[in-house]
Amino acid sequence: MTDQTSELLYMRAKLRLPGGVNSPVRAYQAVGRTPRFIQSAKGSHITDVDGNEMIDYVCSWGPGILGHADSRVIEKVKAACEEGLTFGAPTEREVEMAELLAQLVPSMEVSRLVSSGTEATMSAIRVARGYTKRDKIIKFRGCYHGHSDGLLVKAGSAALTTSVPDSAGVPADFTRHTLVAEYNSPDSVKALFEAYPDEIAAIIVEPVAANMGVVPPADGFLEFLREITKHYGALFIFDEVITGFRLALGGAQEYFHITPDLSTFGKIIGGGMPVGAYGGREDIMRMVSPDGPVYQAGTLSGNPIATAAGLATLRILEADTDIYMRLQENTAMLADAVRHAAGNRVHVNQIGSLMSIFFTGEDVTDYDSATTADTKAYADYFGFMLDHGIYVAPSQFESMFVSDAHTDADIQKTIHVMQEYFAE
Ligand SMILES: Cc1ncc(COP(=O)(O)O)c(C=O)c1O
Ligand SMILES: N[C@H](C=O)CCC(=O)O
Repeated sequence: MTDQTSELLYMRAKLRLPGGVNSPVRAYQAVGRTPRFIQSAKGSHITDVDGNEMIDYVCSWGPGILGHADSRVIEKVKAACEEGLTFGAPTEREVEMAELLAQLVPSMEVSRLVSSGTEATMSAIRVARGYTKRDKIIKFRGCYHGHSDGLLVKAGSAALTTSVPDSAGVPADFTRHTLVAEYNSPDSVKALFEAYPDEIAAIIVEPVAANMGVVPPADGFLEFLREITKHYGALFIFDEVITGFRLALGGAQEYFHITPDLSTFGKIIGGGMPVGAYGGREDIMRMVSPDGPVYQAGTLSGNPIATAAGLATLRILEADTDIYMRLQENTAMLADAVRHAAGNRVHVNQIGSLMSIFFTGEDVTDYDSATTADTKAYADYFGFMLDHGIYVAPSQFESMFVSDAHTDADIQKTIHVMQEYFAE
């Protein structure tokens, strides 16, 4: 396997792009390898510019639940392109998307489409503040909600491996109202509400944390958050940018039977195109301009090509009643195989089609235990997998994503390579 063309491109890229990339995690800094520049992808396989074909478990960080370039989605995108790329005016597909979201995720009574997960979470927070007339929010250490100033505090994802959980360039005043609690620790949340009983507008949470590696919620944790927000008159925001349409058709809220006040979506709802959405209870969402005083706008919001890809994807998921069972079974097979092969050298967290192999002997239930993982050991594992044609996340603190395009043969090959690695 050569990566000569990737290396040359990386050298060129570094001259004109920070770190040679347009999103930090792609630079492979956490695993000390040259990033693969991608030529194409189809189904479960991704091919780099040197012609290396790999089984892909990054799936563009989540959107690719059907695998790459699903022909049913591509067909709709092609037809939409013929009609025009953007109009800056409303289209029927935006209405269909909002209707479908409300049908599949009943808490999404009214929604607004945006162009990224970052915009969705930033806007949901603004609405929560406008509605409650309070300024403070609670987020959890190690959870990532995109890169808006107020949420880039103790953040996960690449902010964890590049040592910038609190980014430079964000004035302290901008994050003054962001309170940080510990994921899976009700006490840490209780203490903040006791300190600021009338000042907290909302809690925002990844219902399954997936940006410090995958950390599922402890029994009763999400229920506790639902109760305490109600008690103190704060809103509860589910950031479903990763979990939405991945854990279940109705997202994490269906999976865990919790009804948040507001939710944010991205990734899968764009079917591979740039989309985000935020929405929730009608009385709250009517605060959004032009119905109400909370301003939020976007030139490309609800883009006709992105909504075509998103609608096609959601309709396929809606029609395929067994898909979430298949995803769970295949991912559990991978998780069990690793547990068996690696024993207590690793801790594997898996829920639905999300999975992380933590290189630690500890149970991983929160930020502190996640960060006991040996990132050098992960880098070694990553390199072995890459060299054997398996493309996993180039960071210990990202999820592995399984798609419906992964075949039995893909899963068996992956298990075989994992077993080989852990046998060494
Ligand atoms: C849970 C979560 N929220 C928000 C975001 C931000 O989404 P985007 O990268 O599309 O801005 C991400 C991923 O980046 C995410 O994983
Ligand atoms: N963890 C991030 C999103 O979920 C990874 C994507 C990125 O930041 O490029």
